[in-house]
Amino acid sequence: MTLLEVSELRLAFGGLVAIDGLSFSVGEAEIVSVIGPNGAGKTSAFNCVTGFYRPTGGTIAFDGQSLLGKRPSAVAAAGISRTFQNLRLFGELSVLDNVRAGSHLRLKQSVFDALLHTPRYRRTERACTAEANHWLDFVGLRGDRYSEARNLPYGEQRRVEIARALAREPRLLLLDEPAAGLNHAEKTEMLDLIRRIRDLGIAIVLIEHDMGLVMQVSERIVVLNFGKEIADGRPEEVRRDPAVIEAYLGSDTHA
Ligand SMILES: Nc1ncnc2c1ncn2[C@@H]1O[C@H](COP(=O)(O)OP(=O)(O)OP(=O)(O)O)[C@@H](O)[C@H]1O
Repeated sequence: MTLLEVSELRLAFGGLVAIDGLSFSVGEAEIVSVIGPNGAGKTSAFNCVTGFYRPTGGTIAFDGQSLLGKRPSAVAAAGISRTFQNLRLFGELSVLDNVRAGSHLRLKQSVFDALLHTPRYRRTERACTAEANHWLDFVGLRGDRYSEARNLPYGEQRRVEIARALAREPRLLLLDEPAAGLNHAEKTEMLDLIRRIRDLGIAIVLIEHDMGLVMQVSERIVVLNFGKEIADGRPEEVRRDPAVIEAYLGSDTHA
């Protein structure tokens, strides 16, 4: 079943057309990568899906419902979580609290509960902590989860960001360059983590420049170049596509 359906998406910033007719779909528990040279429009596409940018044309539907005009919080509540190319953790909060923030957004509490520390408030707090610990175990965090997030090594911070996104219990996870800045061993672990997330039944859209990882993990690859979609297919098809080879050889990004 199709979970995300992006059709004829268009986004212009004044005269600059960042996305020019992008169409792709993502099925349940499917891993789809969006690749393309720098500035091709990949992050802009994520920003359109998640309500950070308002597209100038096209449609975006999630589970049959239009996402157009929805705010980022409403998109997240509908079941789409994301991570960011530049990490967006709360550096001064503990690692655990960063992930607890993900569950908190889902488990609603009233101000009344919080002020009076009602039994419901305490139950919810305990549930958030248990969930956060579960997701930190799941992503394989090795560092101290009580220390400030900013003290963790970079690769560990990436895992925390993914744990926080998972704590929102999404049906679709958008990962923006999860392997950027990781060493070889960390990239191998990231590959394994992405597959384990998919095995939970969560669909994944991946923006990634590491072609080794993309080719190994993706079921389908969508290729953008200057905002235009130039290919959509299985990894072995995309790898041999002359338009894709040209786009990469013609840029300074090495495929
Ligand atoms: N807020 C904005 N205002 C103006 N132009 C923007 C904005 N966001 C993105 N752009 C432009 O849109 C185009 C696509 O950018 P985008 O960041 O989506 O590319 P990308 O494929 O994600 O690139 P990279 O791989 O470098 O992250 C670029 O020309 C960029 O400068």
